[in-house]
Amino acid sequence: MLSPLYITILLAVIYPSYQLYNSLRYRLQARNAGCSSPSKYRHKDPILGLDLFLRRIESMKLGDTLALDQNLFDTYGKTVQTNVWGTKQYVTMDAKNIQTICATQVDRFGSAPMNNAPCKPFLGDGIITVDGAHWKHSRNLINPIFARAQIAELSTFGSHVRRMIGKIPKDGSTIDMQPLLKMLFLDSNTEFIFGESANSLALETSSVIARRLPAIFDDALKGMRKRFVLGKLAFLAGSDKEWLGKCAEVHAIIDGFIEEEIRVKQLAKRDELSKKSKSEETPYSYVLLKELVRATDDKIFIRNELMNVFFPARDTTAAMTGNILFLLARHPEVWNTLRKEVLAVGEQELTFELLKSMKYMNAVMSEGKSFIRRPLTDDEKLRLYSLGLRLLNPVARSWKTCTQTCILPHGGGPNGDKPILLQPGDQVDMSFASMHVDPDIWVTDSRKFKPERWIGLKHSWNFIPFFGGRRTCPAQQNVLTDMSYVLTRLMQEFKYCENRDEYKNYVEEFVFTKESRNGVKVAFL
Ligand code: HEM
Repeated sequence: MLSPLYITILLAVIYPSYQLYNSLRYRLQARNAGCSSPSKYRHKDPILGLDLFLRRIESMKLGDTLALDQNLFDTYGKTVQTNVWGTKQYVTMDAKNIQTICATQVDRFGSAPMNNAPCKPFLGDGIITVDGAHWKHSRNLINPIFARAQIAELSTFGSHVRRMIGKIPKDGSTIDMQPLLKMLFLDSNTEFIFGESANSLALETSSVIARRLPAIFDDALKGMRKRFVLGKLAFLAGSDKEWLGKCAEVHAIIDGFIEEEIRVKQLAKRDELSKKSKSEETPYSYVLLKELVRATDDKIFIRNELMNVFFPARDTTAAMTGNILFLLARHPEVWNTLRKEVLAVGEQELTFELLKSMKYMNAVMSEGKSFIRRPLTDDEKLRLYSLGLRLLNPVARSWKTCTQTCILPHGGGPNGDKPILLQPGDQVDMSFASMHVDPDIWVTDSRKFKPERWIGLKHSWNFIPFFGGRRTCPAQQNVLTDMSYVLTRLMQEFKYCENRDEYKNYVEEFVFTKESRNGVKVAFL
């Protein structure tokens, strides 16, 4: 039997030799491919990179994760090599590198290596946690449902918005819009995804199960987040038993919805349909659950997809709409300009087509494609949306893992202008938040509201709040339509939106998405 001392000595020799061998082999391959290494983060803990991990946790506590990224990029350049739990991770804000990962070399990167292990017990194998053929199958099923839903569902969404507006004080007293917006989007998303609204804005308790779901879901989500953040040290998150119990509770509720929908489908087949399913009772014409049950009888597959859509839907749109209101309340001149255009619509019904046809609203929604080369008119300041998505996007970054040897075009060598060789297993951490305030792209005052900055700027890959390439958010159009609907209705109803928050600056709160730690305290007059 080997003594502990002997094992320690052996490890002390083997580990550095193994590292040295890998490093020499990598350097040789990189040189042969004409690549250079990027700047390396100077870790105090070169084995697990614990020091940088602790800095990241600290920046989250302070509510300013961008500051840490900025510090990294200012010190090391736009792409920096770091160590995350013993794995090489390239943190980048370089638009060309991001484009390579999302589009040109997309087949060489995957989401599953990082997402699947920590998320599978809760989310299962679905669109977010898988790659390859399985992902393609999920995406092909889901894409058309989102496309149809965005056109069909505004009148139903309108009834949720009406309820929300009914809860806003009309006497100018202060209200925190963040929780109200969360209720709004919870109600509409649960209706679209499960066919049963949580009805959190309604007085009546119409669905106990749907009402319970968000709270248990959030509990289980916390466990998943801990495991995701801890990576290889996920065992530190504590007993899996309690977490798995919560996951099972969520699954049981969703399985109930699925069973009911399948039963109705079978009855319909036998022409014995006496009762409508819950999803058919909702006014939504396209319910994700119903469409999935139509496509397959595989209950686990259906549950996984529902979980994988409810997870990104949970709070993102509410956080984003809240962030835009946060800015509007601090920029009354922009509120006024935006309202002028909204009022010009008159009494017309707010259809998808109308919202799309509104000149400035349309300019806002096609953001990322259009490109203005003349001074902006006042109305073009409506591009505030892009400010919201640029500065306060709830999804600030994305991680992927390299699955096949690949070359990133920038970031290597002392000037950062040489390509970098990536090997299978290397991770990339793309900071959109930093790219979206990069002074090289947005010029001076890149963190300030300054619509004139759009003059002469080409920003296709410089501005990707919904990601880019084939894994772009499938809900992008739905989200933009819903947000413009909510803002239009608020502007039709109220003349002013006044900031009532003693804190002027935005402090982030990160769960999986970024929202305002101090809420969105305003008064509508
Ligand atoms: C303002 C709101 C939203 C923003 C900014 C946003 C942004 C994003 C981003 C950046 C990604 C790529 C993530 C990655 O690969 O790392 C993504 C993916 C995704 N989003 Fe959204 N999202 C929003 C709302 C929603 C909503 C409401 C839903 C569902 C109803 C949704 C469903 C999805 C799904 C299913 C994916 C995975 C796509 C795939 O991997 O193929 N998102 N979103």
